Amino acid sequence: MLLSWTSSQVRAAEEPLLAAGVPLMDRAAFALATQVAALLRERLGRVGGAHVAILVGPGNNGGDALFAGAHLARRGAAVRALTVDERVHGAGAAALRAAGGRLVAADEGAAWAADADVVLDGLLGIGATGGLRGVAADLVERLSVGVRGLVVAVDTPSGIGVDDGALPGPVLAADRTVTFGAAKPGLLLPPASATVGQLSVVDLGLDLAGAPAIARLDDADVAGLWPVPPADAHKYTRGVLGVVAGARRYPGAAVLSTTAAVLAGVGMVRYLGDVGDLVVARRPEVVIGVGRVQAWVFGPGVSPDDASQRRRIEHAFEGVRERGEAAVCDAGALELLPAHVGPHVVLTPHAGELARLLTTRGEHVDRAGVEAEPLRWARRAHELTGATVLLKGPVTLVVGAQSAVYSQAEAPSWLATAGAGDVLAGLLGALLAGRADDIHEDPSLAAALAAAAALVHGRAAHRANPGGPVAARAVAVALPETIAALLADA
Ligand SMILES: NC(=O)C1=CN([C@@H]2O[C@H](COP(=O)(O)OP(=O)(O)OC[C@H]3O[C@@H](n4cnc5c(N)ncnc54)[C@H](O)[C@@H]3O)[C@@H](O)[C@H]2O)[C@@H](O)CC1
Ligand SMILES: [K+]
Repeated sequence: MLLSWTSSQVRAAEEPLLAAGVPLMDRAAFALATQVAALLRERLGRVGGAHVAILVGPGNNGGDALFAGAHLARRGAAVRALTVDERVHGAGAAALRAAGGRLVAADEGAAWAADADVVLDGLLGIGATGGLRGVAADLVERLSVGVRGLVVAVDTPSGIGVDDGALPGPVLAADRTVTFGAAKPGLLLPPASATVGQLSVVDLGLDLAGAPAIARLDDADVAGLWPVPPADAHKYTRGVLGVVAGARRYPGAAVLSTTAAVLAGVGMVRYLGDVGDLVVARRPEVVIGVGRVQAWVFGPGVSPDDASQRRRIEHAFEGVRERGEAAVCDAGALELLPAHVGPHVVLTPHAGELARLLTTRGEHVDRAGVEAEPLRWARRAHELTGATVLLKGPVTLVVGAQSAVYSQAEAPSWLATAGAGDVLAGLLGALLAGRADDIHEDPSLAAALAAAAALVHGRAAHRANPGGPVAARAVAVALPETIAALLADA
């Protein structure tokens, strides 16, 4: 699991080490230079003679970049540091000069930087307040038009909202971000996370206190969350999932959500709706009609003005309230959500649906507003409804009980396709049904399960057709092998 910590948590953890004279900047700069040298060797076959441009801001972030530049210059790279402020880290600048590097003004070095093999972005790190301004902003805007080489961000892409993932000004999108001590929330949160590239965390030996801000599950975490059946399992102990989905107009959603649930390994699926014949024709494992369930999926392909599906969902919500059955509330069912539920109910809106849900509860926000501040609005929806909220997007955010926040970024962009959400709903429903007893004891578990479902969904899309288009049905079909591979690797 990748954990992230806010800039003040990181600073607090650095303090005692700095007071004890631990050379944190040396460690950070050395690790950064080592990674950049490896990238250069990969791309050019050598470090000597490579052109390295360093964008240097006024603080310690610039200091890290300058010391790293000095290491690279000593290995024979041609290093130029572009300064944007009269304040420059003094010892870092002296080290770079002593190693044969040059400091130049930003406008003088910009063309050289655009053509360099690597650009190190050391304008701002965790000391950033607001977006880049002045000369630094002009330089980044100029380079954002296109640089020939790789961009490596030092600690963070400069000018992102380090703690909230905002993009308050121009940011040079990185191919790689080398972050120090711990990941920061803004590196995992949209929209800033789109500027991070590949993330690597340099261990500085910090003793981080307090709860981490945001987590990202790794493949290895899935096995600990997945309801792997014990030897004496039978279909009822493995969990029964009720699915209220689809309509004559949208029959595919019922097929996709039930298919995903069956293939994710639930004990049994009961389907409630008007297209049972089609569902059984496509998935003969599915049982039609009411009966005892441990968890529900409501909403794929359901329009709230469909009176019979509406009645079924409202009735099923009684079981959710009275017996504590877990539930996935998706698409059309979001409009039927009772005023307040618990975290054992997982909402799965995309940004537009979340904006609608919030608007009906008195918040004035539209789709673009949610996309600009997804964590803020997912949190607000959790506060207002009591539900666990899984907000779909290029990066999926989950906000649950006990301040749990997960950010999952496995989904290839090809997964943005009709029906993919129905598959996610069925897959997550299977997980909730399989771990219903545990959710009953600890409803905060629903957030980790929702994050695991997002991870598996993304991995299944990749497995269905690496690097190319995927149909939602193919994602569902890839689930058994995807899950087996994740369980085997753990
Ligand atoms: N504290 C430490 O011990 C360590 C710090 N490290 C590095 O130090 C960085 C933090 O250094 P600082 O605290 O000096 O902060 P930064 O280097 O991130 O920048 C702060 C400076 O930038 C200016 N500034 C802030 N917002 C601006 C904006 N929007 N536009 C233009 N200028 C702006 C401020 O006047 C301030 O002087 C970390 O990100 C990391 O790279 C690492 O060396 C590891 C150890
Ligand atoms: K930076």
